[in-house]
Formats: sequence, structure tokens, C-alpha cells
Amino acid sequence: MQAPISEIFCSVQGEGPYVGTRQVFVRFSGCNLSCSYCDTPQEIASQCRFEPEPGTSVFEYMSNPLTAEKVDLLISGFNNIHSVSLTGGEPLLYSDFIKHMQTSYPLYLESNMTLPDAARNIRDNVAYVSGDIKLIDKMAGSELEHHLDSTIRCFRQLRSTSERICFSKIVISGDTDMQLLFSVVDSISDYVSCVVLQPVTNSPNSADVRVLLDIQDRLLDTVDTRIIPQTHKMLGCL
Ligand SMILES: C[S@@+](CC[C@H](N)C(=O)[O-])C[C@H]1O[C@@H](n2cnc3c(N)ncnc32)[C@H](O)[C@@H]1O
Ligand SMILES: Nc1nc2[nH]cc(C(=O)O)c2c(=O)[nH]1
Ligand code: SF4
Ligand SMILES: [Mg+2]
Repeated sequence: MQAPISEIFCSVQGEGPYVGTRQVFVRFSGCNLSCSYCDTPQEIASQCRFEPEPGTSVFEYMSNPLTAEKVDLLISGFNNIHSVSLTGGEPLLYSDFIKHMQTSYPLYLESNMTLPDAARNIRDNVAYVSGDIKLIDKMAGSELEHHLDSTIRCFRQLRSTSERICFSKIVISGDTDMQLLFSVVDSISDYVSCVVLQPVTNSPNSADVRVLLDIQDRLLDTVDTRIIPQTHKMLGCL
């Protein structure tokens, strides 16, 4: 089983409720969405860069695609790991690959939550689910309805259980549609342990802190809601 992977490195989780935990990051290449704020290259990487010594920015390069066995081997070289972050791009595009991974560390999925069949495929393989809610402003009508239905189905498949923790992150910018946000969070609130409002980073269209606090106040009636910016960018690490 093979997949295109753009990078593998060890760092601290910079987002959400597990911020500061030490993880290995496996970044799958390619995505089914193109979010306007995305901070990650969109094209399929011909090579994977691997940073053997954390924080050094010294990389080894290997040709894509990589096998699941090779990725397991690269992960096993790191110590004191809380979990392995599967990110991208969109890791659910590679659900069969994820099922083939044999690492001894728990898997922590970072997903855009738009691919419910793939979510179902790996629901017994992941211990943590960091699921984004994508409020895509260019969508309307039946396309938006289908998108939101897929999101809710993904959360239902990957919801918190005794074996798995699922939480949600929502990137908030100046033009986030708050009514849509409240309605989607209401639909998934039973499936998640908390909701994280993640202010957009490096954008001219950032959200006012008062807006963030208003959204939090409204959501706290339904679900534990936190405001957490991307901290790895403050640290200046990968
Ligand atoms: C690059 S995405 C990859 C995983 C998956 N495709 C997703 O969107 O959840 C990882 C995380 O970075 C967040 N992100 C990307 N660009 C961002 C930005 N400019 N500001 C804040 N968060 C951002 C995404 O919302 C997501 O939570
Ligand atoms: N340190 C660090 N934390 C992260 N949390 C989510 C990330 C991602 O790109 O999925 C990310 C990332 O790229 N780096
Ligand atoms: S879904 Fe994730 S990786 Fe894909 S474009 Fe949006 S933020 Fe970037
Ligand atoms: Mg990132």
C-alpha cells in the first residue's frame, strides 16, 4: 500500500486541546478542497521531506509514493511520542493506506470531515479525531446542503466513544457565517468533546476578538468551546 506524503517530522501539536503534546506528523499530499486560508501547499509532492532530528530543519528526501511499512519505520525512529498526527492535504483520501499502518503509537487524524465513507473505513483505527467544520462561503443551495450533510455524517462515524476522542476545530475569519456555524455545531455537538475556535492566521481578513468571544458565549450553551490560535507558528516550528 502506497501514498504520496509531503513531509514527516516530529514537533509539538500546535492546535486544539492537545496543544503542546509531542507528535510525529505524517502529511499526506493532495486535497479534495481548496480553502482560501490554507497554509499548506496544494500540489502533489514528488518527494517527501523527512526531518530525522526534530527542530533542525535538516531534511532527507525520498521519492513518492511511500509504502506504509516505510512510514512506520520512519515513525519508529522518534522517542516519547504521544500520538501520530495524520494530516495533509486530506488524509481521508488515503484511508486504505491508514488501515495498513502498523505503528505502535495512537493515530490522531486531522481531517476536513467531507468524506464519510473513508471516515467509516478507518473509524476503528484512529484514537483521536480533530475534525474541521468547513464553512465554505462560495457554496450555496444543494451543493452546500450536500457538503454539510457529509460533514455531519463524518462526525457521526468518528464521534467520541470510550475508544476514541473526537473534537472539532473551526477556522474563524472576518467573514465567517455565524448562523451557519451555530446550526452545524448544534448538529454535531453530541459527537464531540469540545469545539475549538481557531482564528485564521496570516490573513488580512482576521476575526475581531469580540466576535470570537461572542461566538464562544453562544456555543457554550451547547458544548465546551475554546478559543485557541495556532501556537506552532508563534514558536516558529514545523
Ligand atoms: C492544513 S489542514 C490539513 C488537515 C485537513 N485537510 C483539514 O483542513 O482539517 C490542518 C489544519 O490547519 C488549519 N489551517 C490551515 N490554514 C490555516 C490558517 N491560515 N489559519 C488557521 N488555521 C489554518 C486547518 O483548518 C486544519 O485545522
Ligand atoms: N506543530 C504543528 N501542529 C499542527 N497541528 C495541526 C497541523 C496541521 O497542519 O495539520 C500542524 C502542523 O503543521 N504543525
Ligand atoms: S481541507 Fe485542509 S488541506 Fe485541504 S485546502 Fe482546506 S485547510 Fe488546506
Ligand atoms: Mg499546519
